[in-house]
Amino acid sequence: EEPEAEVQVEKHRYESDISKLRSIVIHSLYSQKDIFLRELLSNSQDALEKLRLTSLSEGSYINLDEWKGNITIEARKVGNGGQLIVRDTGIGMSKSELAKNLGTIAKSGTSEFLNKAENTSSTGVDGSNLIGQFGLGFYSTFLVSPSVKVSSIPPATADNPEPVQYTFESDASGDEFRVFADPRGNTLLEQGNCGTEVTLSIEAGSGNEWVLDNDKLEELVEKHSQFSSNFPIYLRKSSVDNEEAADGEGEHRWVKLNKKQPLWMRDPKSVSEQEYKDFYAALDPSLDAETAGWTHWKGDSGAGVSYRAMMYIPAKLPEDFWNKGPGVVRNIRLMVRRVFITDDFGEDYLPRWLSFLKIVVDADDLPLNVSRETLQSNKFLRQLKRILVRKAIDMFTRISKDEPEKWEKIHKTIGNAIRIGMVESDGKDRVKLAGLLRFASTRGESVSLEDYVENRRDGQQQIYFLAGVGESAESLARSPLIEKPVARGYEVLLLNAPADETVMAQLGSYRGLKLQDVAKKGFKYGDEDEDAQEKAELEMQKKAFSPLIEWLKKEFRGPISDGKADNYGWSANMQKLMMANAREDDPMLPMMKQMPKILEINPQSPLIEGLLERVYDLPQSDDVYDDEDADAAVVSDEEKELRETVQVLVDTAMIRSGFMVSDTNTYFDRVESLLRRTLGVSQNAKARTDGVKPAPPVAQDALPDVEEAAAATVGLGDMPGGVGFEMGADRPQFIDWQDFKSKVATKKPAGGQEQLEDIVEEALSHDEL
Ligand SMILES: Nc1ncnc2c1ncn2[C@@H]1O[C@H](COP(=O)(O)OP(=O)(O)OP(=O)(O)O)[C@@H](O)[C@H]1O
Repeated sequence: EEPEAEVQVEKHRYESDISKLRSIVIHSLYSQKDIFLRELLSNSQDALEKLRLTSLSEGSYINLDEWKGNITIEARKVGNGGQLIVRDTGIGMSKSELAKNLGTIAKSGTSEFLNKAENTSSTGVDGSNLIGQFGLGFYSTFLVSPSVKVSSIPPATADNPEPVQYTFESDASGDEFRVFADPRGNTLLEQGNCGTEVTLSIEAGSGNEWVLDNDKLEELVEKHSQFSSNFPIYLRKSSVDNEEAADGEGEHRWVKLNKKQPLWMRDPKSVSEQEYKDFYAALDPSLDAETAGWTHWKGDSGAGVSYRAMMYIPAKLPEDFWNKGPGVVRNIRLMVRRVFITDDFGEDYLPRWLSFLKIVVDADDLPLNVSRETLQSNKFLRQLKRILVRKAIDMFTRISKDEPEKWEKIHKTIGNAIRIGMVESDGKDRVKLAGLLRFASTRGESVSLEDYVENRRDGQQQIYFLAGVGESAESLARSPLIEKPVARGYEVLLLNAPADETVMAQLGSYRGLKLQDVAKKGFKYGDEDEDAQEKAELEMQKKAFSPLIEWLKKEFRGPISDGKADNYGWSANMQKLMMANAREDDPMLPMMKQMPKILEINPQSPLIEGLLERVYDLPQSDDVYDDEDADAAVVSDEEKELRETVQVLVDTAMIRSGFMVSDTNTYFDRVESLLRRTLGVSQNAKARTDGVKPAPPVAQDALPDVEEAAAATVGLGDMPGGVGFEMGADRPQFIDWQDFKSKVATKKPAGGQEQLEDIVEEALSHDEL
């Protein structure tokens, strides 16, 4: 309404900067109009808090016992338009404060902001982030309202014993604002000692009518100051159900919107398990949201900011967790004194491997205008980053110790994330994370390094493991590579996640025990020297088996030994990883396939005993071919058969040890020939081809042209999972972490390949091949 004639209206010109700012705000926040309510509520919260604090510290202003600090929201519909009124009983503003606080910008760095903002369109910088940095909250009301009025009255003080209510009025366009004594009088004193009332006019047909919808208002309050309760927020609801035009008159009631006490503000001891679960459901929008564990604490950062925080582990990782490319992860809700500030911390605030956590942080003192860009410059937020990582690891550790069964379940979900965490962490964190991992072993299904170390044998200085990507623990347990240590009663970890071998290599040792791949050089039981008897036995066996070994050496011309003699750098597991990542024309490929391997003979195996016998039984060449030219190429049938059998045996041993045979076709031919012999079928008999129906003649009809056909096909790049090798869909736990990391870190799908090539080169330069 127009001020009455006798009211003296002061007209002010906005500084030119302000006009510019207003229009920048309006343009860059166009898609986020609803933030205006957050800004108004946060201004009101501040005003209430300010009044409370000054009254406390100065003992004047108001009597806090009688004071009702609150915020009210009222939508007055007139036809299809109307007014939205937000009132608070906070500290209010005097006439000069209205003009100064709302009409000028006292902030430093305004011109810097303007420069940046003016280049926004050309640089593509997101203007809304810029605004967050400079606290231009009040102007966001112009996003929904062409004309805004702010009436306010400060508390009575010695300087101003009889305050008067003034009104500030401004249009969204135009470069002036008006300040005048409120013609209605000191209406705000009806509710308290002081306060502020912001009135937005909402025009019918403007597209902003939703601002007057009570349901929408409720939803927005819930969203922006979820569970907030340090001051109650009331919404005016009509008692009449079908309210057409409620112009402030008539039956109504005030409904409190933020009923719930914020959970994180409470003493953890007073919060029930159900309450924690319910709160999680409010944090996680997915339908079947469930949490697997949480932590809740209160802390002081070194920067002097105290805060409260809650951190949840979800029961499930989001479907796309491992496939998601780089991007902002909105898993931390930052609040300042119960008011939601942001959940946009940019791409790498928390390490990505922890991005499944859901976190709430409420700080008691932070600029309200934190944005992604200012995160790094705020000391508290820099410290918080480190605190959150530490708290997460502490939480995992506590659950793993106190509730081992629960941890076992959680580990199934986040075990791979922890592995990546180990690769990306250093020192202490890495060791702590290592302690959280659970492995299958020859002794149990879920063994920690701690368990392993406790079960070590006298003199044992190593933690033994066998790695085989994607293989089941059962099949690893049958590997000939671990027959002996297992027979002796040593425990061997059976690692089958792709990252395991790398993780172990990086970790090096755990509690002083070296992590030892049983397939590699350096393997020791730790009691070798004491056992002279065993040594003697070994010598005897060597002698007894020497005919077999000699024969094998002659036949295979490869490194055959009767004990682990040396190491050639690659375990079967590594070979497999390499093959999976190699391109077909990779010059490394044939080399990798032919990488020398050690054939270890177990003299206890009945197969080996049988072999030895057959070698003894072989007709000596002298006996058979003693006449004429003793042609070495002429070989007895027995020897040919034995050769074939041994070839199959060796290849099978390779496969069982996790290697690939260098030539699968030959391998299968040999197996077939073995089968034929067993079944008594001729080696030369061919599969019959008669009676096969021949293919029809060459087709003559036309096909769609290439472009047409392409339009109907999905491109490879559109396929979920993109590039790299994908493990079976039924085993989502086995991610290709190299590929994952390269996708995430470099956006370069081929990065994993390059890294692997580096590893190969390095390995080659160390091992004398
Ligand atoms: N409801 C209110 N009661 C008392 N003072 C207010 C109220 N709303 C705004 N003000 C005053 O007006 C100033 C400007 O408000 P504005 O929202 O534009 O910026 P800000 O609140 O300082 O920053 P930000 O909104 O980014 O937190 C405030 O600093 C405050 O002094």
